Amino acid sequence: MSDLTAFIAGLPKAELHVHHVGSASPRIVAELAARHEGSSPVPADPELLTKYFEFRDFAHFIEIYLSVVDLIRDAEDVRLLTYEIGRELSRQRVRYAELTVTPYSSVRRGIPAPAFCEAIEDARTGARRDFGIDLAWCFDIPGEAGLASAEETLRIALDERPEGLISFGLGGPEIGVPRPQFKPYFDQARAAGLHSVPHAGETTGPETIWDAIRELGAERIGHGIAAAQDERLMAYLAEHQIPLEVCPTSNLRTRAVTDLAEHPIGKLVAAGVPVSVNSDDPPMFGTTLEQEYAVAARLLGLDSAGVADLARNAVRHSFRSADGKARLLAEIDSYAAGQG
Ligand SMILES: O=c1[nH]cnc2c1ncn2[C@@H]1O[C@H](CO)[C@@H](O)[C@H]1O
Repeated sequence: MSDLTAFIAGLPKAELHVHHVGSASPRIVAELAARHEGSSPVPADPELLTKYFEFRDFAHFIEIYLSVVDLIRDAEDVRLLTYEIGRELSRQRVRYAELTVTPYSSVRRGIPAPAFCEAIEDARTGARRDFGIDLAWCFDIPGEAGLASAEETLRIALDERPEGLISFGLGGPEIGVPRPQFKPYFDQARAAGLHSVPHAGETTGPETIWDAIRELGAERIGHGIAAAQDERLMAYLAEHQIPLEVCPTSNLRTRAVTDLAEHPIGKLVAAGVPVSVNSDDPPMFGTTLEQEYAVAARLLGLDSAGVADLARNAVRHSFRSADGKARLLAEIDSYAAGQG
């Protein structure tokens, strides 16, 4: 292990962009597949699963993603998945994670919304107790499912209002799914006190990010790497301190970028755009948050002090309470000082 790898492994971290089902590790998938044996195309064997997670393009990724979603069939699956994600994140010294959860997919599959929310809340409590990690929820609209899914996601968010819910998002494909149509749902979610965190500029250009800001009131942008194509937008993000949740390996694996060396994170940082580094769907992309920090360190030429700053960015950009932020920042400071 290099010094920097060891430093990253021990560094207390916050994760701001990680999808719920997309975090199902081979171990969790095998457990879920075993619970519903013989009725899913998702292989339980880790080697076959690695092959299954090779994506031709973004559309293929979404197709595979939804086949894993289909493994989540009852409230106990939801609880197990969520609790185990807490365990695996805490092993990487993640202290706080905002998990993007798509209740619409599970409710449509027959899990009642109250049971779904109870299951994630039960896992949140258990993960805090057993692993010392704080989880929070971003409920996202699966864009490909259209306005009906927006309506339903909003209804679940407002009617159930689980304690860990802090933000409202929009995921899935961007091509053919214009952001402005979701404005009324974001307006209502924001009026109810939820933060606005749509995906934008992952698979389409800067205009989608402008739409997310102007129409959806985005306070942070999921991915947002297309901002690098627009100087005015980068200046705007810097001036208004609208952070991007950057997930480098995800962009490579869905073929949003052809080569990590061409990833725009360096250009964004140089323009003063606030960024954090995140893992998106780590097992599906063959990565971990620790590896994403290592990739970012390489692309940005960071030493351990620079990596600690990246971890501080994630805390500062998070929607955690001021108290919780201060505690985690202090933990990072004391870790960095002890290693220095
Ligand atoms: O990188 C990503 N971009 C967009 N959506 C994603 C990504 N990873 C997982 N999802 C998930 O895809 C589902 C279908 O819309 C949603 O559940 C969304 O959260």
